[in-house]
Amino acid sequence: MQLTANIQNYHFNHILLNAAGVMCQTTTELDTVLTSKYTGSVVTKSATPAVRPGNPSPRYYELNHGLGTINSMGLPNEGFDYYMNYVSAKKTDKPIFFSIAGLSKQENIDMLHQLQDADFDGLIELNLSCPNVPGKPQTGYDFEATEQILTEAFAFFTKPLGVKLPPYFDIVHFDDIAAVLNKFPLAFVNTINSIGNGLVIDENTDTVVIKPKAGFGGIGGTLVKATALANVRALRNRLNTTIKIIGTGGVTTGRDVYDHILCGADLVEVGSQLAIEGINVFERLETELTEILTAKGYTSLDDVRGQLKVIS
Ligand SMILES: O=C(O)c1[nH]c(=O)[nH]c(=O)c1I
Repeated sequence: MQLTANIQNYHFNHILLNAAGVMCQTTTELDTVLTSKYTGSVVTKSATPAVRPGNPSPRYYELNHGLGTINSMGLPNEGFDYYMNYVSAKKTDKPIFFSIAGLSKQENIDMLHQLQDADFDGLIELNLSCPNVPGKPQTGYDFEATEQILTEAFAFFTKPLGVKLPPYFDIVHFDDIAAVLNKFPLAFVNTINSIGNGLVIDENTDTVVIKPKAGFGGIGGTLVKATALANVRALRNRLNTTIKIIGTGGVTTGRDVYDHILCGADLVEVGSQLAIEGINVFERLETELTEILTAKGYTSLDDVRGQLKVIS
């Protein structure tokens, strides 16, 4: 079974990897994902220039019955240099994604300059969608700000750059963000990030389940699958074919991976279910995906990618 994908001249022998933020904050976690037989890559926790402790706990919660997760981590990370050291020293034949999430346009531009000048040979994911830094908007919902930062970035940045987007919920917004992104030589678009600012209640105490922002946090897992598939499909149908798609959101079974591929995803990321189930989730998902492909008589993901049918 051919379960491979390409982004520019980076080849992936498996299409699964972690979603930024999950099992990727420390070198130990990064190595666990990177060395798995069932992943094609790893993405770092989104980095800021300085080390950040993030929001006060409790800041993460798993809903009952595997429905998903809510988090307001608040961008905790070991700092840009830590991840630069990791990717620079790493000996691997798998491509690596370096995620950045500066707290200002200038912080992002500064980190991109450092990445441009470094001997890091991998892909860079500009996170435009963190919903959990108090007072900071999700840049991806500001089309002018998104165009501005990409204009400034592509004035000097020549390495493979992609963006991590928040979910959109209006057809006009799919049109608007795609019109902005199609102006730039992006290597990929990763959609979706968590659905921002959801609210989960503990029924035993009538209390919110996370402390930051009075309980408001990003929603992930099964609950977001329909929105994730819609964003993958809508952007695949609108973006230049040179811009590849990483599908993220709602993946808990091999069928969910298959559905992301049907909608046009080239790679598929696992966040909440990786946090819930652990590293073995990748073997289970690949096994389940292979069973589905075999049952349908396919020998390659290329037979499936983007082939979602509509009712004519
Ligand atoms: O709270 C976080 O650290 C976080 N949480 C998310 O759900 N998405 C993000 O992009 C980030 I940067």
